Amino acid sequence: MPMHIETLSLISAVQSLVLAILLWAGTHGGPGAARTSLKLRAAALAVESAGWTMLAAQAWLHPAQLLLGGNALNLLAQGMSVVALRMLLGESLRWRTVLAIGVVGWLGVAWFGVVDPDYRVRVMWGSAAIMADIALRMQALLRGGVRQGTRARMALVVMCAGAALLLVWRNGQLWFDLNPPADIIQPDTVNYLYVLLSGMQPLFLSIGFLLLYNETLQRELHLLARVDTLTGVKNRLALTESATRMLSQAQRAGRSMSVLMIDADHFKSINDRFGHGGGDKVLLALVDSIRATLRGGDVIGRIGGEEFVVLAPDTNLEQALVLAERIRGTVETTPLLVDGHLLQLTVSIGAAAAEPGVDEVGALLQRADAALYAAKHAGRNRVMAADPALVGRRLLAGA
Ligand SMILES: Nc1nc2c(ncn2[C@@H]2O[C@H](COP(=O)(O)OP(=O)(O)OP(=O)(O)O)[C@@H](O)[C@H]2O)c(=O)[nH]1
Repeated sequence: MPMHIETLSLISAVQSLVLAILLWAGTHGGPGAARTSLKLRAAALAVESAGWTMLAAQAWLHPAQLLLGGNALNLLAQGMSVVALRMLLGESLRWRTVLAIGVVGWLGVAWFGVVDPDYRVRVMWGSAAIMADIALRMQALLRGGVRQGTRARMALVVMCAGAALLLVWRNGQLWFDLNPPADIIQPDTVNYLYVLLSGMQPLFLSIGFLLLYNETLQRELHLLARVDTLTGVKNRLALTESATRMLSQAQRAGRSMSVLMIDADHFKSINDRFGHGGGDKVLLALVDSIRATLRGGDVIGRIGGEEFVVLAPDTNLEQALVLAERIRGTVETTPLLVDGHLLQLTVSIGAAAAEPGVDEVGALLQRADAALYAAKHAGRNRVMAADPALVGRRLLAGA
């Protein structure tokens, strides 16, 4: 099949440049690190495009210029792509490793290209540097194990493996073919195929990168939709999901679980006195106090203005009442400093335990809410239980 290295290179140069522009244009919105990674990937494509342009313009360049400049651009683009991918995956960037790979790779290529020319060793040296970059990508992609990999991650793993195989194939051809090409610009089937296939890589890798970017945005969105923006704890949606999961686990295992509904007392007067900003600070301090009393598996969420819920797995009503009392006591004895004024906050808490095989989340939360209402009605700063046998039992009321 008749082909020209220059034509193939020119197509790759244009393709990489167009991809770079498209990716750059797509960097609006999205969380900071993901957006930066996309910009870096776009910049890497622009550098890669410049490398292909040099190969396409070989007729106008001195061979040493092509060799040193082309390889510098290629290694730089590879390194930038590695950092961009690792950034998107939230892995350590390994800037120094990537830089070292690029410098050592380029020095070797320069040595075996200009000082002591040996084409096969030069190609092997450059390929080893690119292999090291591929290994850094693979390591980031496979972090957490194959089973936890998303589809986009797996697609990129396959593409990286393909790129590695292409390098192995090219080096194999150079070392074991009886009549290997003596340079990349020489018209030869190995060169044609290598330039053709490696010219397609930016397209495939960019598609994989965009799929991963999309997955990252979706994950961020999923998390954002489940976090209370003021306090950082779970919001109502996330709390309901956690409660549903926890309850079904408890029912499967025949274990108990409890819910505490916690409401700050007279919060309106705090807002009236310190303004909404001061009230917000009090809510943050309240979350800290509640958190400080919880165990590892307990979950806290905010379901309303000054209303919080704690989900306690493996906890029966008696234990839930002890936990609730601990929270009430901690809040009461932790003075808060708001705008230079010391403030004593109290909370009322309603506790309910799941009845194995009977309860569903809505009913459980309703019972805890009714107990909270009873605690408010009884004078605030106290804990009340929802269980009929225990309703009215007041534990160590601090009021
Ligand atoms: N600072 C702040 N205030 C909020 C927020 N959400 C709701 N609030 C306020 O919380 C107050 C709740 O008032 P109420 O429902 O009357 O309850 P309370 O004053 O705590 O009285 P009791 O619950 O009966 O003890 C209102 O003033 C709301 O404006 C918020 O995100 N930040």
